[in-house]
Amino acid sequence: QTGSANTNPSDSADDEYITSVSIGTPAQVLPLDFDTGSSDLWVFSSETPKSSASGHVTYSPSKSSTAKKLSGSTWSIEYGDKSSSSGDVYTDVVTIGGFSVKTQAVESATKVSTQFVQDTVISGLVGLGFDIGNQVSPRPQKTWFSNAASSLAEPLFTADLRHQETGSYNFGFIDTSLAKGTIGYTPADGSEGYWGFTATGYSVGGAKLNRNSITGIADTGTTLLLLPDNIVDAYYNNVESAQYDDSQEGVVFDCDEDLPSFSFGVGGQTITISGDLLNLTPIEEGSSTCFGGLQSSSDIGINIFGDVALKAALVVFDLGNERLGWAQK
Ligand SMILES: NCc1ccc(-c2ccco2)nc1
Repeated sequence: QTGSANTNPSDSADDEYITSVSIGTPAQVLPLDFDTGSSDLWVFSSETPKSSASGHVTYSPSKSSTAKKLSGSTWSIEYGDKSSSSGDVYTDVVTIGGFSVKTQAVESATKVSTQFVQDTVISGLVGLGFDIGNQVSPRPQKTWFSNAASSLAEPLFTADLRHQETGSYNFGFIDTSLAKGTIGYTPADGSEGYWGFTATGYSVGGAKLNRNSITGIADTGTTLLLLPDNIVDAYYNNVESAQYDDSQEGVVFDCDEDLPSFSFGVGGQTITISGDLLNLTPIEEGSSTCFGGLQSSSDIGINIFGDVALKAALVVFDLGNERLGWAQK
């Protein structure tokens, strides 16, 4: 068995990617953010305060004949961007891309932080990280993918995120036609709940790859490519108008400046992110100053290969072999 779901950028800056997920009987379809950087499936629901839920599609367990309360279970989560949510837990049927998990833990939000309240295009997250990262107490629950893995043709999924285009999450199979290059594999470390890996080096503007290894995570739920200061500086030293903008909390530059590409080595392959993909968006509607897709990871303590990097590749999240595959797109 397999599954295949389309995913779409939420806005003109590719801030996040929205995938439709069907929950309950009859189906309640919610727009969710698939996040390989976390391990909880949570949703805005009939239990979310009305003022917070305004504008969001919500899940109502009371309207699903297959919903069951997981009595005594609660959850609470805080993300790297300081957003947070918490609540209680139901089990219900959850279908993604045509593949159904009958008894999936669906974490219902009774509290959501302002960032989520304001982001009305998503109704929650689908964690695609490792089960060890699940935040349900007293008994942690499995992710949708973990529940599905043993029934899928292969225990893996792929992410094909695109700039201002429809992409896909495929479960149980690899559509190699989505990639231009060969898929290079490297070991994945799931011990922290993330899809951790080590890139073998980097280069700016098509120069030869240096051999500085970079340990980080492949995170579909983070917009940016977040790397150490020395790499960020090496890149923006090639961007004449680049400067750090305190109010934006990041490097900005003239929108009309041509940006160099950025490459990193992984699994024996070189993944090159085009300059265009590294110019994320004007800092404000109509501004001629743009915000960089590559920013510093130095104050978060972990390197994150977020959507800016993932957009350049077909990425294979191979649970069965505990490895990550990367192919140039
Ligand atoms: N990396 C996980 C994640 C995903 C989305 C969000 C978010 C906050 C407000 C809107 O969206 N926060 C964290």
